[in-house]
Amino acid sequence: MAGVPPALSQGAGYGIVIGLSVAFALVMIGITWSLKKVNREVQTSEMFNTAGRSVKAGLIGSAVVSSWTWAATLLQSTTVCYKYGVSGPFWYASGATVQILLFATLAIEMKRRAPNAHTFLEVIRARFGTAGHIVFMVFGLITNILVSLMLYVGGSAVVNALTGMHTIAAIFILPAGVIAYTVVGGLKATILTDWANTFIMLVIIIIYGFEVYASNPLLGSPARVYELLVEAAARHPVDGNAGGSYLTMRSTDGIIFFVINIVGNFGTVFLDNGYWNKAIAASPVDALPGYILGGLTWFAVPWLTATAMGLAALALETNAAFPTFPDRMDPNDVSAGLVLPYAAVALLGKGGAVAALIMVFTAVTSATSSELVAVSSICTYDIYRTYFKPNASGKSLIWMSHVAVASYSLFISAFSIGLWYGGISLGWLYLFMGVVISSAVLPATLTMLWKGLNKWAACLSPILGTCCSLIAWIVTAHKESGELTVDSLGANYPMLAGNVTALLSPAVFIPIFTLIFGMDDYDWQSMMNIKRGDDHDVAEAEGVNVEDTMGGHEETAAEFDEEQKKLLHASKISKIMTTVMTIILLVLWPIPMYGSGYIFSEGFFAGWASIALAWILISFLLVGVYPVWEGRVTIVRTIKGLLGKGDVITEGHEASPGDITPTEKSGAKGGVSAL
Ligand SMILES: NC(N)=O
Repeated sequence: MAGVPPALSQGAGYGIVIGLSVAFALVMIGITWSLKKVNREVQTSEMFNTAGRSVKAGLIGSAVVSSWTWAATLLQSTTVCYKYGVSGPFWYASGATVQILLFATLAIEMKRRAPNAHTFLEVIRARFGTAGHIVFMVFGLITNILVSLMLYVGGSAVVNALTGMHTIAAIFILPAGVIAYTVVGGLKATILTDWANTFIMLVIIIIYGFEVYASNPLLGSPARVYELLVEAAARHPVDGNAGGSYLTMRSTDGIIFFVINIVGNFGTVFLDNGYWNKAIAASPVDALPGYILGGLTWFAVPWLTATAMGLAALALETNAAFPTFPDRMDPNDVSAGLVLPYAAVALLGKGGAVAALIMVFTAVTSATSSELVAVSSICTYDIYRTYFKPNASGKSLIWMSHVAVASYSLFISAFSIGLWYGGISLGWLYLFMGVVISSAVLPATLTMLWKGLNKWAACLSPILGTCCSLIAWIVTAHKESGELTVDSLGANYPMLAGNVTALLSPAVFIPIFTLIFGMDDYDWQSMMNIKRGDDHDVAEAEGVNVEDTMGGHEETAAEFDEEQKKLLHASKISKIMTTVMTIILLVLWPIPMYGSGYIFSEGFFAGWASIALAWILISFLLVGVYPVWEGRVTIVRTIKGLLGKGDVITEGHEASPGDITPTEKSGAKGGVSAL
């Protein structure tokens, strides 16, 4: 970053970041208040942490897209495009989409087997007791911490590069508004802002895509981008790529990144309580379509962003408009995630910088909000209620959730400052995450899917796996470069060794522990026995019956049986559908292109870019526009109620048809929001 002047002034930076934070916080607090006033949504502990278990597919889809779109999704994908060419964005996108798709299966199993759970850790405890609970809680919290650090570190680096705002100031200011609306609105506010963030972010990505491939005077067509990429490869051919070209899927470093990416992302989906939270928040029939929608639409986010902005940076580096002209980018700036903002400045000047700032802001805030609620529900239910106050009232559970949100954010800000001083960048953290956490993926998955998993295998294989992965990572770094530094530990081969060992070592430990201690024969009953929170005090204080609050309704036996039937059906569909999609994205589409070493022709490249553009437009319709249509009845009713033209919902009021999620009787009784 040394010597590169920021595109915007510090004043503009503070104005945009603080202005957006205040605007988001006020709007979300206002929406929470309106839903409470018009729809009688009482903020019980169940509502704060599960959104009443009634959210529909479109909104779950946009929540998945939004919380899975980290700063890294936009910045690191663009980095790997800049380094490895067209393969980088594809490997990033496919290597992080399949986990969301496969997670749909786990989400259904969780809803089927533990319908009243608030967190995945509660489920682990129900099956394996305190030891398992503590082991997976540590892995879960490390996952949340790593993801949050990437958000704060990546986001603040971009704000600093574009505006000159001090990185430490950015680390504290970026999450401030999120804390406010998350504390007030809980998981539902998170899911609603997820939609708003997704909408804004997709619009900006679409603008960038069309600038690069259709309208910008410096590029403006696939043919021009292609020509400049051929020239770039002639100036600096890519080591390990077919013909040294940026226009091929055959890339040695690209495929190493692909493997690291797959492993790390299994950890960050399967162990992040945030994704289990959304599964819990979904109404039973909406979890599967919500996750499939989220996964498939998200694919276009890193793919198109990086295919446009990473390639634009390579094409424009020799143009005086590029911020580092006449030099290439400094490798530290590349690792910090600055390729995208620099490309945005080259393409659109100050306007590009503002758009990049807003886009990164939306990615950071929505994913941060999801992390805050995830950690807050662990602190509230898994630590406070489990080990300190088993009979905690709804009011004290909410108080604990608020304390957890604020203190966790302060902790992450302090930790991010330490990383900034230590020279640890977003790119480094991204490659590293799987080394630490991914050994818990297989045991966590089998907890939901295999009754034979015994307590020893579940509790010890993650710990032993992480010991092995750390050793593999450190030993490989030392062997490769003869020293242990941030750079040597951050290189591709040590990260590859650490990640692969983490994911696969439990496949050795679990059979060993099964041989030693025998197969378990779990009956799934203890998961089913998990209870909802007691919100009588909060409901009474608001003058409503707890049965009429969202998530407060006790299911009848008939309702339960009906729901189980639907979930079993969804479970079968999910297993087949997600496996097929995974094979397409990881094998059938990319591997023949890798194996053949094909270098894209100009026509093929134009087709590739067009498919990416079409995909993002479809994503916009599905997760940007469709959730509004899906929630139209509630939106209209809320607006009418606020204008004094409609009914304020009262107890016993029957909601209109289509207003409620199909299996939530509480919705019909209480006339609750279907958003
Ligand atoms: N969420 C990711 N891996 O971008």
